[in-house]
Amino acid sequence: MPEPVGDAALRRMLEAVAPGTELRDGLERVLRGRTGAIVVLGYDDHVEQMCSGGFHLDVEFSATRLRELAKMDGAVVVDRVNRRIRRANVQLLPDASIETSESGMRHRTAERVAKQSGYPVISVSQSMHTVALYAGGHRHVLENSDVILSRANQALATLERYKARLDEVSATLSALEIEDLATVRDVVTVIQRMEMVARISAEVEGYVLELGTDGRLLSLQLEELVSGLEQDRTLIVRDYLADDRPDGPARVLAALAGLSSAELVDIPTIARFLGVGGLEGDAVDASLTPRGYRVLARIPRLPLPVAEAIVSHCGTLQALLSASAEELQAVEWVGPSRARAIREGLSRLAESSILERFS
Ligand SMILES: Nc1ncnc2c1ncn2[C@@H]1O[C@H](COP(=O)(O)OP(=O)(O)OP(=O)(O)O)[C@@H](O)[C@H]1O
Repeated sequence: MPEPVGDAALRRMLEAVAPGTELRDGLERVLRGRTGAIVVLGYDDHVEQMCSGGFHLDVEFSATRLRELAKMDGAVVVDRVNRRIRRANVQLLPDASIETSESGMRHRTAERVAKQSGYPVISVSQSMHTVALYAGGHRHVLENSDVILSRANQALATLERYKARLDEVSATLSALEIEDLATVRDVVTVIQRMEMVARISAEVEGYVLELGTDGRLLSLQLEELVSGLEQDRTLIVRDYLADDRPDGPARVLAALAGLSSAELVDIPTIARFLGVGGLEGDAVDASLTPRGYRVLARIPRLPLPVAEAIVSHCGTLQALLSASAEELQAVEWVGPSRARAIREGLSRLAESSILERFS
């Protein structure tokens, strides 16, 4: 398994060397030419001090130039911001006391230079025919697109299954909300499922990044599966979080992201994040009443500020469901036609939710 592509520095780097980029093309050429290389992706005084011998140059970066320069011994130094090659054929002399887990000289040097300079460094191994990336304290071995794609497709299939299950529990919760029968367990189940889908989707996103132009189809499939998920996650928290402070959803979502897989399946843990289910969060069958954000989001052409004004006027979904079109007009930005549209929308949702539940 590759390490999860969570760290921002590594993510940026994977993007920079993804298939379809000039840098990746250059590295592929070095591999095909059966030579090796060290490429430092950053140039400043600090890097200059680590260089010995070789020569200075100042030419635009290109895949073919990288290939030519890599034929010589030593490292190539690239100013990545300005896309210029600045040094070639240099001996790098990083601090030998910096720890490295690598064995060969080339890789030991690459890891040390990355740690000491803070710039990403790439090493292409001549004997092992591999490309390793050192960035932000990480080491990542680049793999070819077929290998990544087959792993990504497995993750995508898992994502599809989890998303289908999320849709089911979500629809059940909507129907229960309309009948005022939702419990802590029902709400937390949806939140757990959303978090699981978000985690698998982040994994697939990492593959998309790494695949560059080879990942376009995967990216479309991912987008179709999880579009709207982030908004849905925020809305469900806003519906149920005991205190309705504006930073509440972000706090809860961050706390969820910090849970291990074992902790994530524990209902009371998540109930406590929401401040529901009693002090211990273990009153899992206690009933809960939503504010109505999720339901309002399903009404077409209703901007969020209007939904917020409606929620602060009505207080709960039940009050909203029983409000007449005239009562809704007491809310700022809600005129007669919008009030009618909301009323009709709510009735339609109520009918379809109940029909779905009993069909
Ligand atoms: N400090 C360094 N600075 C620049 N280049 C280096 C340095 N150390 C090694 N190299 C480059 O790596 C090449 C191979 O070195 P060595 O065989 O010791 O490393 P290696 O890790 O076994 O490499 P490979 O995996 O490619 O076989 C050297 O010929 C040189 O071009």
